[in-house]
Amino acid sequence: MAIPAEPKKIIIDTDPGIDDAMAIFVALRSPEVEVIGLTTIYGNVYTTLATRNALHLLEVAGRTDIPVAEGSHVTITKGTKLRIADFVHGADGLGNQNFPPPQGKKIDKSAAEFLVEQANLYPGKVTVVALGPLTNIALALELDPSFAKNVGQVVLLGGAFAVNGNVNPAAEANIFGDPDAADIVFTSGADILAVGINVTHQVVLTDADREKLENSSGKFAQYLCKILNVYFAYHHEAYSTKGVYLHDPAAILAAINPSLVTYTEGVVRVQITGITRGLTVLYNKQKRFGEVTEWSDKPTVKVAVTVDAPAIVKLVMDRLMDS
Ligand SMILES: O=c1[nH]cnc2c1ncn2[C@@H]1O[C@H](CO)[C@@H](O)[C@H]1O
Repeated sequence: MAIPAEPKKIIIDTDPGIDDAMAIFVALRSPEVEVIGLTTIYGNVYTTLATRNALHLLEVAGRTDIPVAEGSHVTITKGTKLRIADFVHGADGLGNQNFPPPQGKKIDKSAAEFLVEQANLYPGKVTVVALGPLTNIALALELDPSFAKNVGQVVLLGGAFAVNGNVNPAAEANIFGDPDAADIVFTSGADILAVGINVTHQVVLTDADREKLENSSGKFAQYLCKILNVYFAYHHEAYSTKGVYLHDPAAILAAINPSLVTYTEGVVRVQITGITRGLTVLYNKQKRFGEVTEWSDKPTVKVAVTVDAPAIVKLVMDRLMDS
């Protein structure tokens, strides 16, 4: 991968989370990007714990220079009944390891304020990689409608395009977490690349890969092997794969090197009620409908359709082992 003269600035909106931890570490070992901040959100854990884990992970990485801005504790419609995936990541979000509390503190700004500030500071230059429900991104758009054009790109891990979801047959977890926010983001006009589980379910870290990580002396590889047990156990039980899905690392690498995925373009709307709440429906523009639909006159987004899974797994492994 050719390294650009000026690394791409990225902000990771995250709910750490075991695969989030992996993605953050991969980003910190990627010379193509400069991580200028982490913003936190509920999803794999509640927001307060996401902030604690984000600060902790930066301390593990020796990168306490990176600011952490705390995000929303409720959905965009002020919903407090959140669906938290602690059964995937452990009660602490990091494989039930009881890590000591971090020394560092979150900054005074909210996630949405930080996102708007940075997008205004570097117009068109900041990539936001959203690894959890999209509440903070929707709040940034509410706070400053010009955020849609000032942000460089939003690469989001979310959606199940033409495949079953992972919360239920209709919905993927991040979109299900705040479908109203997701619909705001998808129709905002920002440059969006959605990486859904139709793509990330092809990116599998096997038991053998994990053994290789274990046998390496990489600092991040060693740390992750400690926390990966819970994530592997969940996958062994819930799916019949011999390994774990690398959702968040795939999304981060799609942001780092867009040539690792191919995408199609169209209009995405999100179902916000009923039994298909959280369903993402892409209109591929192949038919010109005679009638006005809920997809008419909405901006298009990019939706990943294929992925170079072996290249992603190799990059994840190499960067974690070389740390
Ligand atoms: O079965 C699941 N239920 C809920 N969340 C999950 C599940 N599997 C993975 N994730 C989490 O949700 C995002 C991908 O949808 C990933 O961040 C992953 O950690």
